[in-house]
Amino acid sequence: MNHRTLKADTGGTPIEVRGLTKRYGTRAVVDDLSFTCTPGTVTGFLGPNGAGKSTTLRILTSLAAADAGQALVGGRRYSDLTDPARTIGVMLDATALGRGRTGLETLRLAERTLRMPAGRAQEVLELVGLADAARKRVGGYSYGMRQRLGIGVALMGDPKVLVLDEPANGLDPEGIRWMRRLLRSFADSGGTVLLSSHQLREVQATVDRLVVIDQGRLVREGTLEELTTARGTRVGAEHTQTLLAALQSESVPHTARADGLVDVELAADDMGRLALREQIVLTSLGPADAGGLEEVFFSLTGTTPSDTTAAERGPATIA
Ligand SMILES: Nc1ncnc2c1ncn2[C@@H]1O[C@H](COP(=O)(O)OP(=O)(O)OP(=O)(O)O)[C@@H](O)[C@H]1O
Repeated sequence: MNHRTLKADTGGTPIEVRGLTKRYGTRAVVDDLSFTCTPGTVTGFLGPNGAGKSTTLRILTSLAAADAGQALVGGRRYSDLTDPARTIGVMLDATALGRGRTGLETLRLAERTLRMPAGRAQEVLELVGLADAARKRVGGYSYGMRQRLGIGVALMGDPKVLVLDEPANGLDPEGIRWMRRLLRSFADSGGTVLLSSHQLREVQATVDRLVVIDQGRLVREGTLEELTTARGTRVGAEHTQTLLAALQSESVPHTARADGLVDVELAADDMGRLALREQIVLTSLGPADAGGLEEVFFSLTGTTPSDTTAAERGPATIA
């Protein structure tokens, strides 16, 4: 089964963010941001701390107002949806769950508020793997258990779209595997998932697509494959200096590597033609590897996917 193939007739409920801008004072924390999340896919919304992810998700769920642009779910603003919780399940802050209630009580409350059939709370409790902790107070839950419960509340209305802010936060590796299976099956049945993270490692096994932002602006959007496939060619030449001089004089962007090879921003056939024209003997020619997602993340935002800020790390050195 190719779970990334959409059934053409399902329609589904996309998320569309168009020209979204949000200012606090004079500073734009979301700056003309546009991206789309397609039904049947899990999109990772990635960026360093303070990049504007939570603000975007708050606008998408009408908790904050945009200064310009739109964030739409199924073509409508959240506040215009007739039955929002049955359309879009949201988890913005799992720590906000009442600590005095048990897990089951929390879900029963959501069940009643959304007028879901009796039994839905128990069903969701099992779905999120908290059946054994049903009667334990949320205050006694681990952070990871609260994340599961928060995802449970988001799933209560059997929505078409899931929006989760940092859902992998606090989950152990088994928790992350569980979340991946859950979101995968949600997307496979035509659902749309947008989940934010500042930890690339947490989401790289879970998502199909990435929307990478930094300082409120879109840096890159695409499938994992597109973002991790190197753009360019890695070449070796009998006389590296001759190759470098030719690239220089043709103004072709390139990086000389420590191992003597050169990464060139040209497709392989164009690189071959250039070498032929300049009578350069190539000793190797192949795709430049992307160096893993982490390197891609770093090269895109100039920030390592940790809690360190861009200013502390300095600018990107990988173009
Ligand atoms: N109500 C507010 N008033 C002023 N500034 C705000 C407000 N809310 C957020 N900001 C600022 O907007 C910027 C973006 O914040 P946001 O929380 O959207 O980023 P984020 O990508 O979600 O980061 P994190 O991963 O740390 O949550 C930050 O610099 C933040 O300090």
